[in-house]
Amino acid sequence: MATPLVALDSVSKEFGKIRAVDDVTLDIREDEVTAVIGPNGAGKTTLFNLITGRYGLTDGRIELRGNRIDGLEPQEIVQQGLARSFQITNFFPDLTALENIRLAAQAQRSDLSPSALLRHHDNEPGPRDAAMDVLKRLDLLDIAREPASSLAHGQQRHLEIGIALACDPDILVMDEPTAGMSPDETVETRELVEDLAEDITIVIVEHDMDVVMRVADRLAVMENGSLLTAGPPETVKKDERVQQAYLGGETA
Ligand SMILES: Nc1ncnc2c1ncn2[C@@H]1O[C@H](COP(=O)(O)OP(=O)(O)OP(=O)(O)O)[C@@H](O)[C@H]1O
Repeated sequence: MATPLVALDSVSKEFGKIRAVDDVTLDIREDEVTAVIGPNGAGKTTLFNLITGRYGLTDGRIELRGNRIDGLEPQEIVQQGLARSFQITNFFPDLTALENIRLAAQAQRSDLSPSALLRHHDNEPGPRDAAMDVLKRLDLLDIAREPASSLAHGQQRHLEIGIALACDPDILVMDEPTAGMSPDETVETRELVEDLAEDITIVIVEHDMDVVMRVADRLAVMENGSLLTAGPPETVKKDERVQQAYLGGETA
């Protein structure tokens, strides 16, 4: 079988006495959408934070294209090609949508000093063109010059996805991209994920089961920190343990 893009091998994370992630072994395959699901407190967000480098592992290892990434700083992991978009707002509210994405694109360039990053480079074509391409893909071109703080919630969440895309990632890891969205915004976000999945490997932590079932090629089901099962949605849906643990109950 082909080498997975990301391989989690016996990954665990303890917070004091709580084992939030317990011995999870999971392959993320290239060009697929893998959705991590499970009841509240199952360990999904902790797993997201382990993959993206926010938390160090208690045990195990994580590899990206065969190279170990656990122990790296989050920004170093981004530079290896794994970008993340958060549940929380993660942009500069006073800067425009274009400036936010341009800064992220510029930050990818190791030849720019921090002070150069903070200067305005509106005439510098590379990052500006890259940022405009991202805004176009997100259908946000018409608000390119609006301050991020003035955008609707759904647009702000898409802007965050844009900031992650500006890093030109091979893999995008998203934590609840539809959280707090209206039904219309949820549909737009689902369509955006489907569009992005055409050329980016995606890992999505998501509560909305309608979104999950439509976008995912594979489901990874967590319960009490452990991986209950992983596989194609149709197979996982029929798994009795999954029905008991999650799908039979409230869809959180
Ligand atoms: N920083 C932390 N310190 C201590 N305990 C934590 C921390 N983060 C998570 N936990 C605990 O780890 C367990 C897993 O939490 P986590 O947030 O990963 O679950 P989740 O599946 O993402 O839940 P939800 O669907 O509610 O977001 C919970 O018992 C939680 O209280």
